[in-house]
This record gives sequence, C-alpha cells and structure tokens, in this order.
Amino acid sequence: MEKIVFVGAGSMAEAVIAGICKQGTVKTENVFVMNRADEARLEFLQNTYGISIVSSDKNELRSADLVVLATKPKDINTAMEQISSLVNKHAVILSVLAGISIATIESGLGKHPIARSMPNTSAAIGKSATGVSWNSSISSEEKQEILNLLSSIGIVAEVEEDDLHAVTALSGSGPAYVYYLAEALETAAIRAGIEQPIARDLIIQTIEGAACMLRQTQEEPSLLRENVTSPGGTTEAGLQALTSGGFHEAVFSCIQHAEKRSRELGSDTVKESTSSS
Ligand SMILES: NC(=O)C1=CN([C@@H]2O[C@H](COP(=O)(O)OP(=O)(O)OC[C@H]3O[C@@H](n4cnc5c(N)ncnc54)[C@H](O)[C@@H]3O)[C@@H](O)[C@H]2O)C=CC1
Ligand SMILES: O=C(O)[C@@H]1CCC=N1
Repeated sequence: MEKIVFVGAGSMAEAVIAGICKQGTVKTENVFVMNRADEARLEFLQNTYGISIVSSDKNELRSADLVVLATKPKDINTAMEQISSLVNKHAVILSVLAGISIATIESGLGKHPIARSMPNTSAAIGKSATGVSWNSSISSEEKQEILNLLSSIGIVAEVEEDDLHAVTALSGSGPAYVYYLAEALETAAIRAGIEQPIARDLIIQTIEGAACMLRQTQEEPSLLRENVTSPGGTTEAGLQALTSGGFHEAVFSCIQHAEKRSRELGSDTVKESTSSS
C-alpha cells in the first residue's frame, strides 16, 4: 500500500506512524495526516517523522490506498461524514478505534475492504500487541498487506470481531495497567526508603526482565512465580498481602469493566448516528 492517510493525529496515530516510519514499512513521503483543528500538532508530526499534512481540500483521500481511522470513538461519525465522499472507492480502511464495529464503518464509508484493529501505544517502539479482524470485502492480498503493516509495529493476532472488545480491555488498555503498577511500586519503594531514580531503574528492569523470562523460557507464569517464592520467604509474604487485598478480583473486574466499556462505546456511536439521521 503506497499512500496512507491518517484521519486523526493523536497518541495512537503517532504511535503507529512512529512505528511504521522507524521500521521503514512505508516511505514517509507517502504518509499523510489530518486532524480536526490543531495545526501545531500536524506540524510537530511533519517535523518529527517527515510525513505530510493533508491539504485543505483533503484531495489526498482521493488517491489513498489505505485510510487509517484514528479519531476518538465519539468523533468517528462526524469524521466519516466529512470524508466519505472523498475516499478512493478502492481504498482499504484500517480502524484503530475502541468499540466501533465494522458495520458502523461500513454504514459511514460504504463497502470498502475493512480491517478493524486494536493496537497499543507500544507500537511507537515496534512492541504493540495488536488484535485484528476483517470484513468480507477484503481480499487475501489486502489482508496480507495489513498484516505486514501491523507486524512492523509488533505482534498481531487475528481474532473474531466480537473478541476485539476483550482484546481492547486486555492489550489495548494493557500498557496503562503496567504503568499503574509501576507507579504504585515506585510510591511504595520510596516510602520504604529507596531513592526515586534507583527505584525507577529497578522497577523498569524488573518488569522488562519478567516479560523477557515469560517469552524466552515459555514457562507457565505460575511456575515462574513459584520459582521466586521461597517457602516462608519475602515473596510469599508479599503475595499473601496481594491476595488478601483482592488482587485476582481486582484484575478480573478491571478486564470486565474495560470490555463492557468497549461495547458501550460501540453502541453509543450507533445510537448517536441513528438519532442524527
Ligand atoms: N491511546 C491508546 O492507548 C489507544 C487508543 N486507541 C484508539 O485510538 C483512537 C485515538 O485515540 P487517541 O490517539 O488516544 O486519541 P487523541 O484524542 O489523542 O486523538 C484523536 C485525534 O482525532 C482527531 N479528530 C477528531 N475529530 C476529527 C475529524 N472529524 N477529522 C479528523 N480528525 C479528527 C483529533 O483532532 C485528534 O488529533 C481512539 O479511537 C482509541 O479508542 C486504540 C488503542 C490504544
Ligand atoms: O482508553 C481507551 O479507550 C483507549 C482504547 C484502548 C486504549 N486506550
């Protein structure tokens, strides 16, 4: 896919742009970006990644091979109204929006080949964990091109469309849970007397080391946990505190609430488009 237009120029668009530009997946001069109103933001992306800004007549959409939808879910109906008459009828559409169904995109833009994906912000360093599903109009060549593009920003799993809500809860939002854990560990470490920069370094290495152990050893997380946990030792004492603090219930509830919210984002958008038509 030669020419790519990003509709929406926020954090997720930047993470994908950074990933594909760094990996050399596409030529930067063939990547265009537009947003609602923030010229300074577009200039920042242009200066940082060497990509181009969509012109005021949005003519680039007419010749785009791939249009990436990257607005907030609440803004997608308006965005689709603004671009639908301009988008090249052969263009593949790649959505990164939480909750928004393929059917909603088809009703906004017509019958295009559509890939609905859920990456995460680690795309910026080629480490996204992305889920993707397809509509029936997409060809196997187009699927392969999207898989190549998404693989350049991390790992990709093809899933049923309905499972994207759970994928969103798990790996779309997932980096935030890990950062939240890092914040809590750092606060606790400082309270225990460790200097902040030292605490930060130890935490980063601990998270990275544990993730690498999971990948490289291919062992069960429970076995790796048991290997750390000496009977009557410090880890056992720490884990007991997590268990009695409701750790499992909290994690279960976290994923459940995030998944539910993803479903709501989709149905809010459908309601909004029905009430405005
Ligand atoms: N931030 C994250 O970690 C992730 C976000 N997502 C999804 O990515 C999408 C974007 O999220 P963020 O980048 O965080 O949001 P953001 O608020 O940073 O960016 C949204 C962008 O859309 C633009 N926009 C709004 N209306 C527009 C219109 N009519 N035409 C053109 N551009 C328009 C805004 O100007 C802004 O540049 C969301 O749908 C979210 O669900 C998916 C995975 C992870
Ligand atoms: O919080 C959100 O709704 C988006 C989707 C996944 C990550 N951020």
